[in-house]
Amino acid sequence: MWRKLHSLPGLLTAVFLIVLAVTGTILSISPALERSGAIVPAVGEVTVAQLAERVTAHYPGTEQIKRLPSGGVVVYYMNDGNPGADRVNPITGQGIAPYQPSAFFRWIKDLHRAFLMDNGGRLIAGVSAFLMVLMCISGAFMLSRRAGGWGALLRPFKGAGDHRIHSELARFAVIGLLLSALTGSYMSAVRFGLLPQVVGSEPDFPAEVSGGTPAVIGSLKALKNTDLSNLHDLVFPYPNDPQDVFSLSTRQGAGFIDQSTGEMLQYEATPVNSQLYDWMMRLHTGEGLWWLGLILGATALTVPVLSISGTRIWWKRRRATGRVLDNADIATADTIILVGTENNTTWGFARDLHEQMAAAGRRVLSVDMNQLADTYPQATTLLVLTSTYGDGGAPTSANKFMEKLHHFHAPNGLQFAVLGFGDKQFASFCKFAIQVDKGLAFIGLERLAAVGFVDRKSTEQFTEWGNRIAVVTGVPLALSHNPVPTTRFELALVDRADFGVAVQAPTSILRFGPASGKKILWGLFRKKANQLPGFDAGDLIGILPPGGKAPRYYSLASSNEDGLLEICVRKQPDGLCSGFLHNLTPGDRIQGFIQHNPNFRPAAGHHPTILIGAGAGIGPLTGFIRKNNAKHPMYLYWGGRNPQSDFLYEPELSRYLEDSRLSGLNTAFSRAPESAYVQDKISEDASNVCHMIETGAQILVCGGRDMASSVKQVINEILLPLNLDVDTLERDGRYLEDVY
Ligand SMILES: Cc1cc2nc3c(=O)[nH]c(=O)nc-3n(C[C@H](O)[C@H](O)[C@H](O)COP(=O)(O)O)c2cc1C
Repeated sequence: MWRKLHSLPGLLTAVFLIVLAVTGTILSISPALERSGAIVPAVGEVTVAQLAERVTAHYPGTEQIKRLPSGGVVVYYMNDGNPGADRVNPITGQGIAPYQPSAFFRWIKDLHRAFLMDNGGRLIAGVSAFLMVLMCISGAFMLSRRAGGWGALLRPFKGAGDHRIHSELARFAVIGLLLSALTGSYMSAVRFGLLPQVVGSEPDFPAEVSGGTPAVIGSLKALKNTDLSNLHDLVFPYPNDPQDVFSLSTRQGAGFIDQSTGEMLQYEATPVNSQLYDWMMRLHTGEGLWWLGLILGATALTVPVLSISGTRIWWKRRRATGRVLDNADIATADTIILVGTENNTTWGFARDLHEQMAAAGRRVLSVDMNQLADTYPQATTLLVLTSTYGDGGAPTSANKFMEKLHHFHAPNGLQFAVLGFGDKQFASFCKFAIQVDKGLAFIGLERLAAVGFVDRKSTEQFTEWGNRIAVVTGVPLALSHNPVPTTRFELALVDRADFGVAVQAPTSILRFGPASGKKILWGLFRKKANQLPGFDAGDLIGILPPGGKAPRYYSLASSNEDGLLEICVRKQPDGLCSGFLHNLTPGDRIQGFIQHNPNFRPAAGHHPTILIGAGAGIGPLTGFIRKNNAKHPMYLYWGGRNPQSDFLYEPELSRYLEDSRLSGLNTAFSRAPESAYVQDKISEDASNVCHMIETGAQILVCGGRDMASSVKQVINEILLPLNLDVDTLERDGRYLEDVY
């Protein structure tokens, strides 16, 4: 529901909102500009009587004195029959400069209020503001869901690309946007009569005036009792007309003043709804609250980016949904595929499964998990494919599933298998899939296979799970869904450095440059072949080996700014892709695509960074050190086999130690006389590691799964005296893993 309430208004009003936001930002500068040029006495420093006396001394033909919302004072006067308006110094009454409201800001204001139209434009602006209120509220609920609860809203967000940009900006801007949208909606509602109209507080002209000789203006009692900070304006009586009066308007009300006695003759207090309107106006425009205006202006600047990233997210979701067209109906289906998804990518995998099951003669019904029926009378197989979202929670299309399961009547003999889609960087990896697996077993269904897991949409793991299901169901499955982008770029090997052959761990550092000559990136914008796409150390390159169906991912050790794409690859026994890469010679070409991995990066700031890795895992860690031009404290713990054979990046690391990009290097070699693993070195250095963590260090681990789990164990032991653990660091974004 929140998503619909968010995306529909967003799509409908995107263009209008962008215009409102950009013009709003420009207008927000005006109060601050006005304020910067204004002389504003402190509250209680100058009365209106003093001001009027000083101003009339310099402007004998004064007709009106006005206090602007910025606090500046303007006098309107006649001089030799010519009207004029000047800004004045309220302390001396002297003129500062002629007053000329900006035509540019007036035009922008018209664009902001009514898109340069009349009532029709005002209506569009009002409706857009109201829809913005809905989007802010629904967006806040979605943000809390994404973070894993309201309490976690300030924690670092995971995820990448448009999602990340949209969430981070929204978190920063939501309160400001809500305030602007609410106040804007209120003013529109008043204008169109949906809320009580603001009635003017003009009192009636006094029936009786003393008509005596005008007193000195500075002695008039009612003016002496009014502080300048409350003044709106003071209109002077016609010269030489003793029956005329001063007309005074202040924040609190309006009245007429006898020019002879100085008495307030008629007074009308400002009605409450007018005061409310005044406040709403100030909150919306920042007039009189210039600092608020600037904050609101800055938050409004996020709207164009939010609109564009939001539209892209919506478009990607739509494209990813796809439709399974040949669904069997509930009454006859023998195979049910239930899909739990937040961003629809799991549907791509489900479609592959559906099509192969159907091709094998099964009557397949695939639906979202929330559409679980009360029963499926003919069903024998139930396959659940679900992602996990938030902090181990259910994705949107499955958030009612557990409740629905209570009312589910399973037909006799129904067997099930669950496949979880998740990301190992989250502490609760595939937690929801595990809950679903337990829930289905709890209501008495028989497990076809143990719950399976797919990390970061790995085609390989999907294929493996399919093979297991094929064995137990007897349906020939060759699942190969590959959510790989169709746009790839071509690279040519520039040079390579080979290590580790003598210790049975052949590992190569491969450096690629753009393959020159032809256009190779057929994206939204075509790029020339001699450009590398944008990437950073820690991102991944997906490479499709010849004859392979699924891409293999390698962590990048360089950024495009280095002019080369560098990876560190260990040759796996029978590894299709690693074998292919190890056989490359300079000039050979490969095709790849970048998968950004912005969660695996050293945090900005001065806290120490502890880099831990083994074998080829050193690649992205070296990339981080190479980029540490600010020379923040960075420590590397790394394990290899033998210093003579596979000490990867040795000369580079020595250089980084010398120029302080690297603060400390601790190596362990398992096939050397003093055999040790990286976790042993961390253990030996426990007091340093402990101290660094105490002072806010962040830990990044890259390498094989076994190494990562041993490292985790050791760090947990080190953390015991601090009453901390790796899970807590992980939640705070201070323990990151890139493991394979
Ligand atoms: C904001 C966010 C939160 C996530 N939370 C988890 C999580 O707690 N556990 C997990 O294993 N994966 C988590 N993931 C990873 C997704 O489950 C994974 O990318 C999955 O393939 C997405 O599938 P979908 O597009 O069908 O929803 C999260 C992803 C995002 C963007």
